[in-house]
Amino acid sequence: MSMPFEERLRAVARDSYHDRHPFNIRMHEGTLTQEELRRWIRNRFHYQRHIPVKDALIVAKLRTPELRRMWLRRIQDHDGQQDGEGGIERWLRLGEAAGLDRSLLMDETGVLPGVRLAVDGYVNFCRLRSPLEAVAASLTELSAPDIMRTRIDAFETHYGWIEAEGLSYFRGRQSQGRRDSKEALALVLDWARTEAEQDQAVAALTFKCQVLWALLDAVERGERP
Ligand SMILES: O=C(O)c1cc(C(=O)O)c2c(n1)C(=O)C(=O)c1cc(C(=O)O)[nH]c1-2
Repeated sequence: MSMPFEERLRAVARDSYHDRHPFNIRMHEGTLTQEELRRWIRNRFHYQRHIPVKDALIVAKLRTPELRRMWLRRIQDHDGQQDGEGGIERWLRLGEAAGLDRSLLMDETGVLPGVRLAVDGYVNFCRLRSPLEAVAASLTELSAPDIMRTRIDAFETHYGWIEAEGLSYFRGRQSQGRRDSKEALALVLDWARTEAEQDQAVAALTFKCQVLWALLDAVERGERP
């Protein structure tokens, strides 16, 4: 008998997640150089700043006030309600805690080519595909709270040169990621009724895992023209 739909989604989010990428394995075991960790923080900022952009594209596809209200909260989590708040601001502070000026992170010209393509790929996927596929792609967040915990431990243990308050983004994402993935999973289970729809949702989540993987491939190589 084939695996039930929810288990298929959970298996992809577990087995294809970027916690298994060699760069993350090295991050977690504490062997990244300062230059490598700074390269990751700087390039991952490009992903972070596009999360609310792709979420706005998803909001535009939702047909009821309840659904839009639910999804709008994600944009607020990242952008804050005012200056000085929100996930993007916290990531800028992570950069500062690691010795990177925020103007360096804000400057998109420094982004590695493969990182730019991976992030564009994700934003365009959410722009072009069905609401089911766009929401299913967010289900990598089923695994995100675990990687946040691992990362906080690794930073505290191995990368003491990064000031502790810089980790507040990761701390906040643990509960946000749990809530977001629970909400998104309920929508996907409700919307994907036919076998074809379920296959589309699994393929969307697989694609998203590949986005995160490709982003780290580019950061690991670190080469640019
Ligand atoms: O640092 C990470 O490993 C990681 C992974 C993911 C993810 O699994 O997609 C997200 C985040 N962080 C994150 O911070 C975040 O806000 C986020 C939003 C989404 C999404 O697809 O909607 N994924 C993630």
